[in-house]
Amino acid sequence: MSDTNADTHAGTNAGTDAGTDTRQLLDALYRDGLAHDAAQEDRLLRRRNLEPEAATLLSVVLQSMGATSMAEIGTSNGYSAIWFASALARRNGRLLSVDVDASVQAQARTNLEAAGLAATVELRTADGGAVLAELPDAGLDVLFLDSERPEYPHWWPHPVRVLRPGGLLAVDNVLSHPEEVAEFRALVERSAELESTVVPVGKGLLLATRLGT
Ligand SMILES: C[S@@+](CC[C@H](N)C(=O)[O-])C[C@H]1O[C@@H](n2cnc3c(N)ncnc32)[C@H](O)[C@@H]1O
Repeated sequence: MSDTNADTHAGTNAGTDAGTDTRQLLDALYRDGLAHDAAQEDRLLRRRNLEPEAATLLSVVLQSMGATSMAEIGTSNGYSAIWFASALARRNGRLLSVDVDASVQAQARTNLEAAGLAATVELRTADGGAVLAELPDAGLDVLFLDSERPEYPHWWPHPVRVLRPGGLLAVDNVLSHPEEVAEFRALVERSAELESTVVPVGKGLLLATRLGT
């Protein structure tokens, strides 16, 4: 990991022992994930964890907006869930993290327990689109999409419907896999309910806020 990342981590850490422990766990998980993925030929069996720079940005935004209610689609081994839960826990918030794969969610549970954040996260083994379709209107501060990208357009309009006005939709990999997210990006950009931008951090984060009050 670069010096820049180490500095960024220290800068968001507020100097608590618990925060330092969490950051050390995250750094170790990230390094382990890179090594695991480099040795795994099957893309679907890789962890494909969010880049620390993108996770840091989202952690700052979550805390800045006072988020307490968040869902992520695509848990993997819980790396991004630990980042988000750590930010949400500061306001007694909750994360719903959804993955179709029960085995990766078992790893996530172990990692969340190691971080002391298991109580902040509901892990649900299910299809992300099915879960989004059943969530109530306007109940989320933040929705993070990090699963199989070509599925996202089929989930429309739920990624917008579930957000409160002023809520945030974040989508990873929009610069690393532009063709796979093109249809979803077009939906976002055409929506009169959203204002969006793409941030060149990590693999490219699409950020969109739901307009209205
Ligand atoms: C890129 S990884 C998630 C990485 C994780 N957010 C992190 O940063 O640690 C993608 C995950 O999406 C899951 N997935 C694929 N299709 C899905 C679907 N339809 N609903 C929920 N999860 C899905 C995969 O099992 C995989 O664990």
